[in-house]
Amino acid sequence: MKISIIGATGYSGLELIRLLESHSKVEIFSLHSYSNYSENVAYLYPHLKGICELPLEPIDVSRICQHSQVVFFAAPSGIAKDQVAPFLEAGLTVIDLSGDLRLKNPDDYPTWYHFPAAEKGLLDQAIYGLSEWADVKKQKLISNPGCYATATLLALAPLIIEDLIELDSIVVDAKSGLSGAGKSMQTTSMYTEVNDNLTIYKMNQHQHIPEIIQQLKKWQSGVENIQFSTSLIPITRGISTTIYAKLKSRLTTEELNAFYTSHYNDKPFVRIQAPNKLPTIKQVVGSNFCDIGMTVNPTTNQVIIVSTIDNLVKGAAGQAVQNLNQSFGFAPNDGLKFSPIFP
Ligand SMILES: NC(=O)C1=CN([C@@H]2O[C@H](COP(=O)(O)OP(=O)(O)OC[C@H]3O[C@@H](n4cnc5c(N)ncnc54)[C@H](OP(=O)(O)O)[C@@H]3O)[C@@H](O)[C@H]2O)C=CC1
Ligand SMILES: CC(=O)N[C@@H](CCC(=O)OP(=O)(O)O)C(=O)O
Repeated sequence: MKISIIGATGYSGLELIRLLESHSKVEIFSLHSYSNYSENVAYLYPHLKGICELPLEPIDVSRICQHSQVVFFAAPSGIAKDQVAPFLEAGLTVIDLSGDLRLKNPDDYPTWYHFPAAEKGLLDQAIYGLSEWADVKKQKLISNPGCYATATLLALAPLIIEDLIELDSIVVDAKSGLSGAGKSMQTTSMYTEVNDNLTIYKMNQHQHIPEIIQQLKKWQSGVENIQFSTSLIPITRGISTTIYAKLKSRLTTEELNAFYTSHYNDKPFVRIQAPNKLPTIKQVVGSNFCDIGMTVNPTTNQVIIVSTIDNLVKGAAGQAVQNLNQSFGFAPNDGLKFSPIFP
């Protein structure tokens, strides 16, 4: 099956190339940049030499539609919403990695993304592809979740579905490496600003907050809000979320762990750690795993859940490939057999 990638020169687009080059059912037909058409991708990114040396092309909708069955959008938020329609009309499957199609309520876009929403019909059609909890089989328009949202939702799902916590007590403290901000130049991403530092940003204003609440409400309609903070830490890849919540009734760490194991034992990309063993970022980097660990503090009756992912894999390109596999009925791990890189 032939596919095209729009935004192929960004961090998530490059990760799509890496994963899809090892996919048994996929051939990359074309790679699209916004500003650089003169080189092949391996000239610009020499790590791809001998692996993928396709030219970078401007977006030519009719050529893509003629040859490809699937188009991945890995462009900044605000682009896909105005560009996906002709691909859908031509019968292609679209998998969008941006935030453009994640929220169902159009009014949320000016507030959280600072641009107008996509056309309502597109928002209605888009399936939110949190792979472990979504059914994207044969779906034509898949909206890939945000990286922080993925780590947070996978960690919260059993607590919410089993109704184990006070719904107004959820506090999420998430930290991300720098590749989460993409490749574009910003003062806040400079070595001098990030090295030896931890910077809390977008407090109470992060664009993944409404996306997380929207999904939590599907599991328990009583969820109104969460306390959510994001920090930048001086690593290249990875997200770690620490989640605190008040248990409704007494539960041991072992009992809680059993809930998590039962929810995820048929979901191979989520690895539940042994009770009281909290995952590190390094144990998932380079892979599509989301590792989840937990502990209960009996003195406060608080539960503490920690989840870690590679933001570019499970948080972006890897989950997009998981959704492709689900949508087309391919083996769930095709293109995703990479072990974490350790140490
Ligand atoms: N980085 C991450 O960890 C995650 C990112 N995402 C989402 O994935 C998407 C890509 O992110 P990321 O890889 O970090 O971004 P980058 O900034 O690294 O790359 C952006 C890519 O989009 C292209 N591009 C820029 N402007 C346009 C435009 N107007 N039209 C078409 N293409 C354009 C760029 O092309 P060129 O520079 O060649 O002109 C480049 O290939 C974003 O929507 C982001 O929110 C989602 C989850 C995690
Ligand atoms: C470290 C860092 O800056 N991370 C980005 C995550 C970008 C992303 O994946 O968000 P969307 O897909 O919703 O645009 C941020 O916090 O905005």
